[in-house]
Amino acid sequence: MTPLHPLPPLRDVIARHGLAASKALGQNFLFDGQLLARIAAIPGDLTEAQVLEIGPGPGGLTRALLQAGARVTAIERDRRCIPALAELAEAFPDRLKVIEGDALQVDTSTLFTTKPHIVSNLPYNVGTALLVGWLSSAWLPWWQSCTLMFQKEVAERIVAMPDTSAYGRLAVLAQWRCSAKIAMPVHRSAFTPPPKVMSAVVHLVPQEAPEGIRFRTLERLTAAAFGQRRKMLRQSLKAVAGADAAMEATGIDPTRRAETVSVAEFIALARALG
Ligand SMILES: C[S@@+](CC[C@H](N)C(=O)[O-])C[C@H]1O[C@@H](n2cnc3c(N)ncnc32)[C@H](O)[C@@H]1O
Repeated sequence: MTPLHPLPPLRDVIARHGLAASKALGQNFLFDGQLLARIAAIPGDLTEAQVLEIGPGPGGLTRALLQAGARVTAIERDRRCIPALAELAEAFPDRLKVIEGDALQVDTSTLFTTKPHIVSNLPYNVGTALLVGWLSSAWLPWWQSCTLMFQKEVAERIVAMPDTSAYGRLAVLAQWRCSAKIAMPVHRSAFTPPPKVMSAVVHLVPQEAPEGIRFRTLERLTAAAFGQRRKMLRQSLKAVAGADAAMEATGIDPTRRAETVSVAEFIALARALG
């Protein structure tokens, strides 16, 4: 979709609205239109799709999403950004709704009439908490997909495979009912100001939940197992009632360590625990 009038360069928007980047709010802005368009393309065709964006800031990714044809609802905590976003809303009439507030406090699940794609260059300080919240909701969830920027180490923890140092609770939580992949590495120099660390965009698509498992059981299991990840399962799962019998029933050797147990095996264990 094309805007009603040509959009000013993002650097001009930032200068005009005095949007000096705030470290406390995790502000590292993206200006490269081609990069932003590539991120907006990750969820697939967004024509008339509803999109939730957290932290639009001066609106770089928001522009790309609107240009891809999406209807965007954006939540921004920094009041200074609201007038800049209002200008963008004027350029795309009835396509952009901005909510001023803390995304951790807003019940985003109630904002949409059809399942939205979540697309966001997340503030690093709240990114994992937001993702865990979205993954912990009733299943199938209220969202269609998540396309999220994380610092590279966190992205690697989300998509990690067993027998790697990155593999842990976050990998199991993300992968037991989502497909998760790194869609794009992003160099630190792409941001203004550049953060100390590299980044990556993760793409998550929900799948049917495996039957017979409660989220809480899996949570308890992975918390115990990875809480003492260097220990053998028979030791780390001592506090989980029924764990010995569950390991025996599923043929999982109790001398193994949590980091060797695949997502499918955690699912089997949780199912055996009932
Ligand atoms: C990494 S910047 C991304 C800005 C813009 N989307 C871009 O790609 O250039 C993160 C944005 O999230 C906002 N933010 C930080 N904490 C937030 C929160 N709890 N709720 C909503 N927005 C938040 C910041 O003000 C900032 O605009």
